[in-house]
Amino acid sequence: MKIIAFVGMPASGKSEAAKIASEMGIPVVNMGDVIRKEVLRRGLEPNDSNTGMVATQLRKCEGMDAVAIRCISQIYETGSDLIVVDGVRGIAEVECFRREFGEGFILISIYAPIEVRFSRIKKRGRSDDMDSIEGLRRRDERELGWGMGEAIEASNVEIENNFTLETFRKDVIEVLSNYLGKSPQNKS
Ligand SMILES: Nc1ncnc2c1ncn2[C@@H]1O[C@H](COP(=O)(O)OP(=O)(O)OP(=O)(O)O)[C@@H](O)[C@H]1O
Repeated sequence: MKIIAFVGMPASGKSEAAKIASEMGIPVVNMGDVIRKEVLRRGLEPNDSNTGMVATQLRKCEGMDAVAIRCISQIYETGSDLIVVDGVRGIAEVECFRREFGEGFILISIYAPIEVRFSRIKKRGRSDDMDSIEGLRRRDERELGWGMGEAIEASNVEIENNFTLETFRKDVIEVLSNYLGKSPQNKS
């Protein structure tokens, strides 16, 4: 079993990478969805402050790997030999997945500078997006406080997303194909 996870700062391109994986036929488990689901279950609006608050609470009550632990059952439920996990936020989550899947866990970091990420956010218009570069900087700091920097450092591969979407798509397909090729086929 191979688990490929994407890690990176907000709006670095993790969802795009996951979308490309999905188009390649690889099932995707989204860690952000786990938090958004919990926000909705609590009857809250899924905005930036509520997702941040719920994510912080989950980690405080259940540990820094609370979201990763909730993802593991979803990963097994896919019944697939190769799965993509979108949204690893911290080193505790990386350690959790490495404990569970050992060498089968592959971490890919996606990098784009803050100015590039902010200009993409302005175009994206998601309900939990911030509307100033200071807001993005605060969010970056919140993510870094959860051990995101260490998670990025622990990655096996880095993909730069500082160019066009077509270039990024080509790079993601190249890296994923590499692991698809190495993935044991028809494993029972
Ligand atoms: N190379 C690119 N060129 C142009 N737009 C891009 C590129 N990569 C990503 N985008 C766009 O930038 C926005 C942010 O990317 P995406 O949502 O994939 O980031 P993310 O890392 O998943 O963000 P978050 O951590 O906030 O969930 C999206 O609207 C996406 O379509």
